[in-house]
Amino acid sequence: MTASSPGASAAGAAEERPRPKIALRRRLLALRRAGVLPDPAVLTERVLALPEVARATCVAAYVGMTDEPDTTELLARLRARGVRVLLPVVRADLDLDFREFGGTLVPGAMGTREPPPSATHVELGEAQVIIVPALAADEAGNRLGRGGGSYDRALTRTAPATPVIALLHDREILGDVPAEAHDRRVTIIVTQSRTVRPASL
Ligand SMILES: Nc1nc2c(c(=O)[nH]1)N(C=O)[C@@H](CNc1ccc(C(=O)N[C@@H](CCC(=O)O)C(=O)O)cc1)CN2
Ligand SMILES: Nc1ncnc2c1ncn2[C@@H]1O[C@H](COP(=O)(O)OP(=O)(O)OP(=O)(O)O)[C@@H](O)[C@H]1O
Repeated sequence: MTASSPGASAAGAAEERPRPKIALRRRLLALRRAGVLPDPAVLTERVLALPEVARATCVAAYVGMTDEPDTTELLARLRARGVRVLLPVVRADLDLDFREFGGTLVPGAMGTREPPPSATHVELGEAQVIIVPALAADEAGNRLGRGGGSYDRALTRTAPATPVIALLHDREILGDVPAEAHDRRVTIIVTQSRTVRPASL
């Protein structure tokens, strides 16, 4: 069903239009569905070891879906440290609300899991670190999400200096991710083998 051309060049990657993102997303998702994901235990230790995370008392994160790294252990370890963990809920306008994770999750929209409506609503601006879902990122920190633009919208309500972390497979750090004006860059990329700080590259 999907025409694949794994040997194809990255032609068009420099174009600043959404279209190349769509093809890139399709290839990346196909690879995730076919292959292994990063080891969540290794990612968890790497994230917990980051000084930004060690200092934080409130962290926004997400519950990994089947084609994303499993964040269950990371969320539990943060909570065990006494950190407030905020998780996203998609709003009707595709923006995100955040609710405090109290240990209970319910099915959300589009295959996600989220805290129940009874959970405390917290502004994303309260989070000192934001762990965002991503399909890929490049060495400048340009991030590719699933395409709803939800995180791009929500991140506009945070201080520009707030660290934004993406959890990726090594092969998902690309030479170039098509960037648009609304895209907020990630400041830290954690993979199974390394921690990359795009701003310092
Ligand atoms: N784990 C996780 N939570 C998240 C996001 C995310 O990317 N990952 N989001 C980031 O904004 C928001 C949800 N946005 C989403 C956007 C698209 C799809 C999606 O396309 N999912 C499936 C279809 C599953 C279904 O319809 O049941 C797919 O990839 O094919 C999922 C979530 C908030 N929570
Ligand atoms: N701040 C914003 N306000 C309104 N629309 C926005 C905003 N940011 C992005 N969008 C829109 O969202 C759509 C998807 O954007 P994009 O392809 O960058 O998503 P993404 O970063 O991959 O996804 P996500 O942020 O959900 O992980 C685009 O049509 C874009 O115009």
